[in-house]
Amino acid sequence: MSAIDIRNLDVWFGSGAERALAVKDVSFQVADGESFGLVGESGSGKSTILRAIAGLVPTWSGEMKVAGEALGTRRSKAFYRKVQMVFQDPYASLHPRQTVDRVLSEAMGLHGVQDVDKRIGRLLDDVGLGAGFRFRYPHQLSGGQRQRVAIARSLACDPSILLLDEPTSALDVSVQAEILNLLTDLREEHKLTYVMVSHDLGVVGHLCERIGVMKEGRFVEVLAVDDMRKRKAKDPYTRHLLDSSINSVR
Ligand SMILES: Nc1ncnc2c1ncn2[C@@H]1O[C@H](COP(=O)(O)OP(=O)(O)OP(=O)(O)O)[C@@H](O)[C@H]1O
Repeated sequence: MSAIDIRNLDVWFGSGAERALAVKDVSFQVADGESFGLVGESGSGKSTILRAIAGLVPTWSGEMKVAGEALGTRRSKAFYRKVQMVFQDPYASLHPRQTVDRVLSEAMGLHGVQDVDKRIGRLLDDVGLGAGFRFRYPHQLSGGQRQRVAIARSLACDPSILLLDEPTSALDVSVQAEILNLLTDLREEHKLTYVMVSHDLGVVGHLCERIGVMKEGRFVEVLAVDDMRKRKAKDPYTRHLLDSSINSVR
């Protein structure tokens, strides 16, 4: 059984004459423990797919299954125990007046997690921050540290799937690799499945096994990252993307 199974997904915004189809007939499956990347130019529909899976866009048709369960228009609490999202901008995603402790304990409280004290300590260690960060406020943290807190929050209820929306693109280049390495380690330690959006082929090459290449709402190709490195793309648009990011794909 796939962790994620998407078939013939259409997602639209607006209605009547204003209706715009942002995702068109997209199908893909992500195996348990796999990391799947969504790449393509700005506006091609990558984030909209993640948001539709997460239940943040109600206007869609097709079939979406998570761990074998078909998704409807609403997401249950049980869904959010299994599936969590990490957003691009760690500056916008943390409440300025909440300490790290509060952010994490609220996330645990929502899902009835036991042993909160011990788990916060463990999570802070897992994301490489440690107990010294527990009572800090966001303004006392760097961008990379904030993204570590956001990742810790996403793991607070022990999910099995993370939806990662450009998790490193708001960060300084020097910090991006640290966060990618952290995500690589966490995937292994927590047995996670990832779906990650990025416009950077170097980033998906680092973290993913396969990628879906998007153009104007459609998948033009699904490709193994090994084939991406060997420049074995079939579709001319994928080849164009690869050629234009020749330095970042190794
Ligand atoms: N809330 C919304 N209302 C109307 N249109 C939207 C909304 N969100 C996205 N769109 C449109 O849907 C299309 C796909 O957007 P989406 O953000 O998924 O692209 P993307 O590939 O993730 O781009 P980027 O890399 O710039 O984030 C775009 O044309 C965008 O303008």
